[in-house]
Amino acid sequence: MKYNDFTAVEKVSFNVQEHEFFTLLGPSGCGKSTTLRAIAGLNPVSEGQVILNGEDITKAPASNRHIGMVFQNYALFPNMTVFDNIGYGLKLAKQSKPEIQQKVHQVADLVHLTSAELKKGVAELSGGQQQRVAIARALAPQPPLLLLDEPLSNLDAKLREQLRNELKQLQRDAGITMIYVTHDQSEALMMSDHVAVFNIGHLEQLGEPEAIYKRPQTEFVSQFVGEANQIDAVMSSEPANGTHHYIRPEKITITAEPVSASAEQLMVSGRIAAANFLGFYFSYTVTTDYGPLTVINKHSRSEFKVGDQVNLVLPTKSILSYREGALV
Ligand SMILES: Nc1ncnc2c1ncn2[C@@H]1O[C@H](COP(=O)(O)OP(=O)(O)OP(=O)(O)O)[C@@H](O)[C@H]1O
Repeated sequence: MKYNDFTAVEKVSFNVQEHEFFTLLGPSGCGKSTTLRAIAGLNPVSEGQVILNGEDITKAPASNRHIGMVFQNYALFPNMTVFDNIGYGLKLAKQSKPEIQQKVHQVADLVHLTSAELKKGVAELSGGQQQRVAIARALAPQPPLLLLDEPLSNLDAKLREQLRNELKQLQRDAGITMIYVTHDQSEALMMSDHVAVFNIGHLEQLGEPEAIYKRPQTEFVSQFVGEANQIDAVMSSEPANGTHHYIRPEKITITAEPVSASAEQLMVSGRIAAANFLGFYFSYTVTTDYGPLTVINKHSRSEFKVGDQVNLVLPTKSILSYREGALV
């Protein structure tokens, strides 16, 4: 997919199953929105096809695709009531008044909007309520597919979490097929059946959230999804030969006791440089001879304070190694 001469997305291919929650995840500018807009028919596809339920819709105008879309900025009609916003597509499709009444109330229920809220102007609603209206409006015509482009990113953290759960619940209960765009890896891992990780216009890895996190197939994915300590220096005193090694912070054990490492372990000693309380776990930054390492410890009380001498145990089976970017 191109913008003039610039190729924004190249050789990307994926299948989305009916009733699944499918996420396009990647950093800003990697081509997620371009791909989503191509599915919706809002961007042309220079090469390749878009197939919906076995039908090639690559050349079909957006209005004929019957695909629902929810944007980051909601794109609601500010001068209309909530009811009229939600019923807009139904009215355009010339559905009868009783039919519109029934469908608007049905989707309003799904997204937890009350009858009182349906009578309000959209400007009178909070950000979270407006986003519910945008989702209800997209759902009202019962599209076979709903596309969502960073729909929660304008909301505060608490509301975002609440709406994440509601959206996931809605998708499961109503069996809606959703393609969701986000740059937030925890959102992607939590909500999705499958995740497609994008990087600069191409697909790095496609898989179930657990596989993406536990077995990142590329160096990019290992760093973009979750945290990873680069431990090249721990692994070898030789100059790097293009192979890079990583370990997740939660795989490292931290102790003040002396440790004798087994053949399946590496031992590194260091000093606590920072101890951050993160709600239900602690994240420590440990200064070592090989550079700083981040360690996560799931204790609710800090066992260590800044300056403490500690020993770190790294199980070798948890080390992820990449040569020229690919898992070895
Ligand atoms: N209308 C446009 N004209 C020209 N280039 C564009 C246009 N829209 C996007 N691009 C370029 O295409 C590439 C992919 O953009 P896209 O919006 O798809 O990325 P994204 O992954 O959705 O990013 P973000 O999370 O920031 O929205 C970027 O390099 C961007 O600069």
